[in-house]
Amino acid sequence: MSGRRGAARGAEPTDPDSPEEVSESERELFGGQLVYDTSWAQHESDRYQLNLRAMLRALPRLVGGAVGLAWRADRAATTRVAVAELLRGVCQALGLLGVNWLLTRLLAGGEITDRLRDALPVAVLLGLVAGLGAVCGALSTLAAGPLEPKVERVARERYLERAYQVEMAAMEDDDFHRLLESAQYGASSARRMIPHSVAVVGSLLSLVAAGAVLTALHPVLLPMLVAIVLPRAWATLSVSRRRYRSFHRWVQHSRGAAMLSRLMTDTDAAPEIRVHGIGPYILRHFRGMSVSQEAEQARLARLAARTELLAAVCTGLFTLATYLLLAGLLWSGVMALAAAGTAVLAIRTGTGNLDGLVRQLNYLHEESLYVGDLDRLLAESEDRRIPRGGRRLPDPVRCVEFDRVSFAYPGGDGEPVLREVSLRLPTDRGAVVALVGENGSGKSTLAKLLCGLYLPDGGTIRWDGVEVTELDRQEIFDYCAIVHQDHYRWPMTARVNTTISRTDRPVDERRLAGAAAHAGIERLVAELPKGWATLLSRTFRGGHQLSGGQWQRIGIARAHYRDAPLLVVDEPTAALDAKAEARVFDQIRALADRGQTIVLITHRMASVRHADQVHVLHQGRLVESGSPEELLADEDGHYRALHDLQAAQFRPVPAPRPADGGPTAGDEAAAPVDSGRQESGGGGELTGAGAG
Ligand SMILES: Nc1ncnc2c1ncn2[C@@H]1O[C@H](COP(=O)(O)OP(=O)(O)OP(=O)(O)O)[C@@H](O)[C@H]1O
Repeated sequence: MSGRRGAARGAEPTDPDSPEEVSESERELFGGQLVYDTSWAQHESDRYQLNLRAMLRALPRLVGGAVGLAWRADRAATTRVAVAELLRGVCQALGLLGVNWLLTRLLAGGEITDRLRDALPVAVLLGLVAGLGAVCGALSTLAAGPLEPKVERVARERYLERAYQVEMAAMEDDDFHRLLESAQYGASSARRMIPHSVAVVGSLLSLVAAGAVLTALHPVLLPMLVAIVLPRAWATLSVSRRRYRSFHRWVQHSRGAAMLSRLMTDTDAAPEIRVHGIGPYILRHFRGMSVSQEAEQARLARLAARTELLAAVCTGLFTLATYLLLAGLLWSGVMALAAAGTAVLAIRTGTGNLDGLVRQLNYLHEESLYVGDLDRLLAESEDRRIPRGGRRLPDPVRCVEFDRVSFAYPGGDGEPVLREVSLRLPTDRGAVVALVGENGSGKSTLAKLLCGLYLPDGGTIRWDGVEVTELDRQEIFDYCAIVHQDHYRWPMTARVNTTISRTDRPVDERRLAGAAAHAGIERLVAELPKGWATLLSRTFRGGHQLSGGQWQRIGIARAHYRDAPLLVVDEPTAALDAKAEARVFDQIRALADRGQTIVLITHRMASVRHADQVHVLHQGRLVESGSPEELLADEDGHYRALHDLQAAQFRPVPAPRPADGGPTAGDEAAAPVDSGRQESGGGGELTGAGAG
């Protein structure tokens, strides 16, 4: 239940030994048992089937996989590790054989001085071999040390590359996303596979040496060696299997507890925690959930102690039987004393190696499951990659046409979000094209399809007559810039936050200054503690926190810095004050007048008045298109209805009539509902337009 992979791992409770009850805190806070869907984790069943035979069968594949990864990361280091380990194994075998030879000499008949003289060169040779083995071990460690992080980096780079190269549709697909989550552990597992593989190979070589020596001494000794180790191997696997099941059974519970502890230190939650006195409540439940986990740990410890005790008894009995057998062989004269001494040494070495081998194999197997997830992701993402290459974008692009475009989000309920939408977006002359409609009507989705983030499920999108699927998607991305209400707040400097929209070339200071002027952030930047170099994140020391509106201006500057022919502005002013809002819309108009195409998504009907063309979406369908004046003229239209609704908010609020029926204050002066709108100048005009 360690947090090693806690974030994404989980499973249905499957351990028959494990108690099923849901903790009180889990029920109260999360509405029941926290369970993670593991349909994606195909290795779960593998893991539960884990047994010694299956593991040994998988050995070549596991070690081969690790060697393959290491080879890709650094061939020279991999070769060095392999050679050093091989030599170390040979040294161990020679060492055992040498001991046998030495003992035979020492225990042979004749003068002790003669025997010692005979044995001396062998002893020296043995020392040299042992020294060489130690040097090989050190060389292997030396080469494996830097190799491990390289393997992790190479694996993680492949993972990250795939993460940003796949279609948005893949990112939204639940199954793919879970695979993405699970595969993130593959890189660190790949790193850990290296020392485990080295240890497995080392143990195997030593084991072969010990086995060969034992078989040479007496054939019955080899099965005895295996019998000594088997109970311990069984115990290791049982304990590990139980731990693994418990980990999956409890992982969501652990995540829940970890989330509670994070909440207590969360800056956003801090005011409510204090004012509403939530601290003791969360702490109580954190304790409740932790206590349940402690009980589970105690249960596992009890079971492990029982299993290990049983295994120790069996091992003890088999060891006793082996030594009795050796004594019998000695007593009957079948085996010489020297050979018996070597056998004892070989048995001790062999049991140690076999024990280590089982443990390392167990680790290796577990890590390989996570590396398997990474392999599966790499294979799967190949089919879901944004295609590279394709036809070049026409130059200039005269228009983008949507022809009966339908679209449903892959992770959604299957209901189309856009239904047979047909519209034409001129891009050869500057224009402001507004998309309006109620919440959820599909405006942002349409804009995302326009930018090539998604492909339509039905119908076609054509850029100057060429279907989007035939075009080089990277060129479409290059053609677009987006200002979004919730644009990403990179935890980096103000400079990076503005220039990150054009990372394909070095920062252009003049362009940066222009973007700052456009978004009106020059003063803001000048007042930041380190100007453009100020870190905009409180996560790190010296970081600075901006307000929502200030962030929004940074987003506007970012889009301006990108300087793309097509600019999508999705609710750009939601967090801006009235003055800044009016400025943004003026600038949008100015950009269009200079030749840029602006797709404006907004609920502020006052700002739509300056658009050249308006498309009204309703429940995923395009219901009206035309100039603002044309649409306003249709008294039964959606646009007119939306417009009138907002206009009504700016009508004077009648003051309560005095009891004597005299004149009200409202008769003289209307009280505006939203003084901000009045300041922006939009309110009064909107009312007028609505009335007209
Ligand atoms: N990533 C997504 N996955 C699944 N469904 C989505 C996703 N994004 C949006 N939707 C759904 O698609 C529909 C249209 O959403 P969209 O964001 O395009 O609407 P909108 O007109 O821009 O709304 P708003 O004015 O509230 O921003 C909504 O029902 C929404 O729940």
